[in-house]
Amino acid sequence: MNQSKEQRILNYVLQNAVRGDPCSVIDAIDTYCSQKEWAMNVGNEKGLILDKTVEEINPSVALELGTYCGYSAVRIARLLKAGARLLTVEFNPEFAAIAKQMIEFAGVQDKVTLIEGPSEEIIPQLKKKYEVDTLDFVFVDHWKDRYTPDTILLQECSLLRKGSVLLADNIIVPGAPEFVNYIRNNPRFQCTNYPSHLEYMKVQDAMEKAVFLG
Ligand SMILES: O=C(NC/C=C/[C@H]1OC[C@H](O)[C@@H]1O)c1cc([N+](=O)[O-])cc(O)c1O
Ligand SMILES: [Mg+2]
Repeated sequence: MNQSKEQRILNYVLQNAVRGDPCSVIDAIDTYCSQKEWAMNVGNEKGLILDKTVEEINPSVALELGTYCGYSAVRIARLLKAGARLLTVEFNPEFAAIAKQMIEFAGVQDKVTLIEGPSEEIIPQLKKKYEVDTLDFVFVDHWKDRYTPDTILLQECSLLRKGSVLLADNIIVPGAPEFVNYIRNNPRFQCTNYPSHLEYMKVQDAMEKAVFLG
């Protein structure tokens, strides 16, 4: 059976990046996806916004919704301090299998817990099953129609505390208009928009940062 695009991306990383070097993994994925096959990694331009946000917060516990191939999981994990951890949720088993190998090759597996399943099932398990108290940072990059319900679910599960930061990808393309409306009109969040471009394309996109006010 012929390979998936995600398997081809992983193969390219295994052949062109350096085991244990997260930056080389990030660069290899960006090289492949800008030169050979487009893929929905957050990419290097929006990736820099992600980096700055993570460095500013310096989270002890971070959550990612939508692992895909593990590009942003590696990006986030490489910046985490000793003892800090990232939980990343992926619904698609094929993508999860690729991401697991990507995370291990990058050498950040000790900081990352990859959880396979639907976010609406995983989020309510985070406190008891994954020993989370509250989340310092959440990168929202999964199905765009899940941004709002999962943000509500995070609040209902008391996973956000005063100062918790959400960063959402794809505010323009593919777009998350319902989420933008929800979060910008919600007095419990302080929002900031970061204009950027769709990964590997000359197309406008943006990220939205939302700080939970408690
Ligand atoms: O659908 C997108 N993301 C949804 C990802 C969904 C992932 O989480 C659940 C699903 O199994 C998949 O692995 C997306 C789409 C585009 N796009 O340009 O089409 C660009 C992006 O940055 C995106 O995150
Ligand atoms: Mg995205």
